[in-house]
Amino acid sequence: MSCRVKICGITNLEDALIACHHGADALGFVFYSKSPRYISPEAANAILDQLPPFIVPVALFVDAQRDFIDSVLVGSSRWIIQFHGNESDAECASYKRCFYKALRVKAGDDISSLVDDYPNAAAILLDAYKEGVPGGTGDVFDWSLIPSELSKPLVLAGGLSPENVQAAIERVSPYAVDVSGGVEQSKGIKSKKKVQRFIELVKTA
Ligand SMILES: O=C(O)c1ccccc1N[C@@H]1O[C@H](COP(=O)(O)O)[C@@H](O)[C@H]1O
Repeated sequence: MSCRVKICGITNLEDALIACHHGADALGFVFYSKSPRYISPEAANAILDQLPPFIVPVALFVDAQRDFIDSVLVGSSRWIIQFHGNESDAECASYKRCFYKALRVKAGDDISSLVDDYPNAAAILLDAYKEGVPGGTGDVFDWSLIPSELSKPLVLAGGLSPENVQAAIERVSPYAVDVSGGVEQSKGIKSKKKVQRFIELVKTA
């Protein structure tokens, strides 16, 4: 089965529709105010209303307040959630939406046991650990730390780009890949060519 692809850090309708046109399976919207890719709940829900069917919109939060998360989710039943902070499994599950949990990998981590802390997650996303930055760093982590068998579908993230995504898929065989900075022309704005190339490479890997 071919690997799915999520294009994350969507900040405008044009980028969203280009990613869909080229075959993205999911689009990520960053509701973390310190990110250069932050988008307001109102703007994101307005984009979501114009997305074609069969595209999954993903709301990304980093240790956000419940009221804020609710203010996003109320906009559409289509949202699924990527928790990218220190949220517990119980907290993630309490929204009663499909969710997956991002884990930031560093040397020495026992990834299988970290995954076991999230029994309610539909999948696990693995990203690079960088002190003081919760994500979107553009850093690649050591893929050899990923166990060959995981109890959840794996979303691979962290510094992916058209240059390395096929090698990543060959090495890790993830359920899906997730890219943000690697397909940008500037912070928060996607490069049409890189988005198209990235998705082509994923779908032909
Ligand atoms: O994209 C962001 O700005 C961001 C901010 C805070 C948490 C996560 C964020 N993005 C996610 O980070 C990974 C890796 O991104 P990159 O491809 O290395 O730029 C990915 O899951 C994004 O969804």
